[in-house]
Amino acid sequence: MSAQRDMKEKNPWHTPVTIIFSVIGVIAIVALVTVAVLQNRPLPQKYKYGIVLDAGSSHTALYIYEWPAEKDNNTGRVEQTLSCKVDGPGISSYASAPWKAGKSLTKCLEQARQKVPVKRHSETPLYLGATAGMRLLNLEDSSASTKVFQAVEEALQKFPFSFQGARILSGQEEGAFGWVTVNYLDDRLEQNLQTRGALDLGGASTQISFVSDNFDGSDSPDNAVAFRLYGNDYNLYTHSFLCYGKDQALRKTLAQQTKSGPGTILDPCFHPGYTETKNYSVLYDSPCVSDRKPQGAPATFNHTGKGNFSRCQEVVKRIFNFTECKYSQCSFNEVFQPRLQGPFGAFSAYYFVMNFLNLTDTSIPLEVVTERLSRYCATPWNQVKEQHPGVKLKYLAEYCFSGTYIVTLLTKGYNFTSENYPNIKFIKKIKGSDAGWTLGYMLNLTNMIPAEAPDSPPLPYAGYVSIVTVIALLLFVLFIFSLRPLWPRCSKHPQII
Ligand SMILES: Nc1nc2c(ncn2[C@@H]2O[C@H](COP(=O)(O)OP(=O)(O)OP(=O)(O)O)[C@@H](O)[C@H]2O)c(=O)[nH]1
Ligand SMILES: [Ca+2]
Repeated sequence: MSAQRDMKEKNPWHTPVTIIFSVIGVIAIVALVTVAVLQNRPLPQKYKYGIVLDAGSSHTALYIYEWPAEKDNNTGRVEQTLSCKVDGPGISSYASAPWKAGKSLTKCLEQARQKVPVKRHSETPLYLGATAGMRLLNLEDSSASTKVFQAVEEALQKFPFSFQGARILSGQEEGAFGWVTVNYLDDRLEQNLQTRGALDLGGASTQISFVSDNFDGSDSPDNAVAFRLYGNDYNLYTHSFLCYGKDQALRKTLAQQTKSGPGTILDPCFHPGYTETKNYSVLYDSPCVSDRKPQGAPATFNHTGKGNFSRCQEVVKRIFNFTECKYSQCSFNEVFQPRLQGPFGAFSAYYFVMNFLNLTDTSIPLEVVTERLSRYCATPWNQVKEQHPGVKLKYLAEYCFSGTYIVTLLTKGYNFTSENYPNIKFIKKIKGSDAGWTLGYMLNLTNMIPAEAPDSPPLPYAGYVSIVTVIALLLFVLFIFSLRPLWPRCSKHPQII
């Protein structure tokens, strides 16, 4: 017993100096690791915001985007946090009462005022971009278009955001920014992955944009948009077909059938049993068809459905010109188009229509798509209405035409075949943000996509913390070993002094 007590008394670990050193050592290491972790811990997120109004031909929508305040430059970080559909038609429909165009926007802007924190209001950029509806109004009556913009600007300036202007986007911009949106949200740009082409079907125009190896812009400079994003160069092919959005295409198809101004048209693109009296002046009230207005036609015509897909496709085909092409290859209307390449994302009306028809799954062969469309178009109008009681009648009446138009545009217009049709994905949103030109437009105007790849820290955060912890532990072990001379000399058989 006394021997054991002796050993205890002589144990140098129990001397005050070593105890103090050890405690200080442990505290220092804990402090080192804590400071390293705290200093580099991601801070509680603060967000910045941007607002874009998409003033389309059929309606206006407001989108709010948010991104972490500290890191503007990272891809995939800007997200849509609110979308608001403006009540009523597109701003171009207010040509005769422009103030109403401004007023129509206020409800969604009020929502934006609530959504964006007050202290961020004045620094939040607000953009309005108008597309094909205003392009057409501008062609038809440029002073009316100016007045609509004045009214809209006045309304937007009343809100506390940083208003950056309202303007008409060119067709190239609309196509190219749709492509940027899709590829940004898919993280394909920063990671330099194969890009996805963008197919946008609006009410008054439609866009196709993609990167193709055999396109450098020299064949057709008007269709070329060059981007340098994250250190990579892209030669984008893009084309916007004015008057080939689904509403204007429907007018063109009806105009094909009313050339002689008949009192009744038997339309294969509408369901059997559908019949409506329509005004010639309303049908031809668009620069897309106004020059074709039949002379001496009655005021109205009887629009009667016949429900026949293949005959509908024949009429739809007639709104395209496939005969002339001065380039190596064309889509239609003498427009150059390089060879289709890569996957495609098809959004807006492509999605609305194909989703309604249960045809968004592109593994369904094209032949089956046409079979199903044939069956759908042949369904009597009364039965269609019964099967879809909640659907707006205007939309419901047009799905047969719209589905036929989409299939015809894709296959006869853009030359998709049974082989590459499955490369198309019908999409509405990507990771919570709507597919469309607005996000790409904002990213471009706020310089949020850098031309060069941003420098990233050599180690990710988790790796950094692990390395600091391992080094600290090593230092601790070394420290303990440095105290070795003070260690008790233990042997298997302690000698009794
Ligand atoms: N079925 C259906 N159609 C819709 C819906 N929303 C819009 N549409 C129609 O789809 C077409 C395209 O809509 P958008 O993409 O909003 O077109 P837009 O932006 O107004 O027109 P552009 O200026 O040509 O781009 C129009 O004919 C709309 O009336 C919807 O929820 N369901
Ligand atoms: Ca649109």
